[in-house]
Amino acid sequence: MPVQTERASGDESAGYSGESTDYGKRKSRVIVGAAIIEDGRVLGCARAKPPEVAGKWEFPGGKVESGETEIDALIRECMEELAVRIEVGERVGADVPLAHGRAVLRVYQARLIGGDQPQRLEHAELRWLTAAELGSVAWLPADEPIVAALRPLL
Ligand SMILES: Nc1nc2c([nH]c(=O)n2[C@H]2C[C@H](O)[C@@H](COP(=O)(O)OP(=O)(O)OP(=O)(O)O)O2)c(=O)[nH]1
Repeated sequence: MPVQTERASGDESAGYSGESTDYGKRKSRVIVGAAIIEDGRVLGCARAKPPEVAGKWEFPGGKVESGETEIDALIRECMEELAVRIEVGERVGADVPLAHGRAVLRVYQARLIGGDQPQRLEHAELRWLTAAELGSVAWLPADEPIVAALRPLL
């Protein structure tokens, strides 16, 4: 019941393990994001859904699924969302707690490989942002400290 209730509320980051629906045993999940950097710019992505966060900017990524490494998840999500292959590098900033501590946002640097260019398959908008432009879009709240840590890397 709690799973249904929270999902119905639109709290997508609630983050259940998928291995257990036992409310008392839920674990904190990791949501990975890719800060894809090219020529001193990072790829920002505006969410298309759900309505509560549509138009807010994020890094491509999503939940790490059962049996997947974080790098596997980043590669899978970037292919699903942008149709690009990436190479994953160092972490950017520290974990940012989401949704009452049941999930954290963890962002890694990444770069495009194989000449792939991002396609807007799931987002409302994609934009390459310079350090000076990072503040020109409305990031999801959890992304703010990541964006601050990213600025000197661009
Ligand atoms: N991908 C991503 N999600 C973020 C960021 N910042 C942030 O608060 N989130 C939140 C929004 C969502 O509640 C959650 C990730 O949801 P998602 O919809 O991208 O993940 P997913 O693809 O695995 O989800 P699903 O639709 O398959 O259930 O994390 C970010 O920079 N990137």
